[in-house]
Amino acid sequence: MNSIAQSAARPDAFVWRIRVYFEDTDMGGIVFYANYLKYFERARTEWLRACGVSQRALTEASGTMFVVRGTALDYHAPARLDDWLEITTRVGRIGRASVDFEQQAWCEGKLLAGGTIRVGCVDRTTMKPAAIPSDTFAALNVGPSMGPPDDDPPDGEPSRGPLVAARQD
Ligand SMILES: CC(C)(COP(=O)(O)OP(=O)(O)OC[C@H]1O[C@@H](n2cnc3c(N)ncnc32)[C@H](O)[C@@H]1OP(=O)(O)O)[C@@H](O)C(=O)NCCC(=O)NCCSC(=O)c1cc(O)c2ccccc2c1O
Repeated sequence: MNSIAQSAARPDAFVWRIRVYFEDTDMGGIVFYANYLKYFERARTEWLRACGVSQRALTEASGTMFVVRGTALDYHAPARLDDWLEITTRVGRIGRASVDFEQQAWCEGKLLAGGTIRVGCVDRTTMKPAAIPSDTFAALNVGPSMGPPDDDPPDGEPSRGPLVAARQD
């Protein structure tokens, strides 16, 4: 189950579970290092969704978007075909125009990889730094309290209706 606060290793973190498929592995049979960036990207997207933030709605409503500004990852142990990974996501810092995410990949209680991903908010026309819109900023500060999107179809639109740029409560 994907959920908030389900990880024994990081009880304060949002958890997104991902199965390792053959396409994720290299000729040594372990997950290729760059694929952890994709796992972390998916988990961040779901973290934002659980905060009530849709990246598409954000861009359409405010003309801003998030881009990856920096990555600093360490790899501690390999993941293999069919493993279930727990990707944990928590926010380390929220600036005016950037957010530092602390993300880790765990398997059966063992830390496999982790580090910090800095995401910057930019104006999508100029691609220059832009302040995070206030409603999105507020939603990020509250965090993912909407609950897990378990009821969403895996490859389709959310079943509970379109998400807005930021939660309204
Ligand atoms: C991202 C950059 C435009 C940042 O520019 P710069 O490097 O100059 O800025 P800093 O990061 O050093 O400093 C930010 C800092 O500036 C302040 N600030 C400046 N102007 C403003 C302003 N107008 N309003 C508010 N604040 C401003 C502010 O104080 C900031 O400090 P804080 O700490 O308070 O935040 C630039 O670095 C750049 O263009 N980098 C390249 C980006 C890139 O190409 N990334 C890879 C491809 S994008 C990508 O992979 C990607 C990932 C996703 O997750 C996506 C998700 C959804 C849609 C698309 C995605 C996507 O494309």
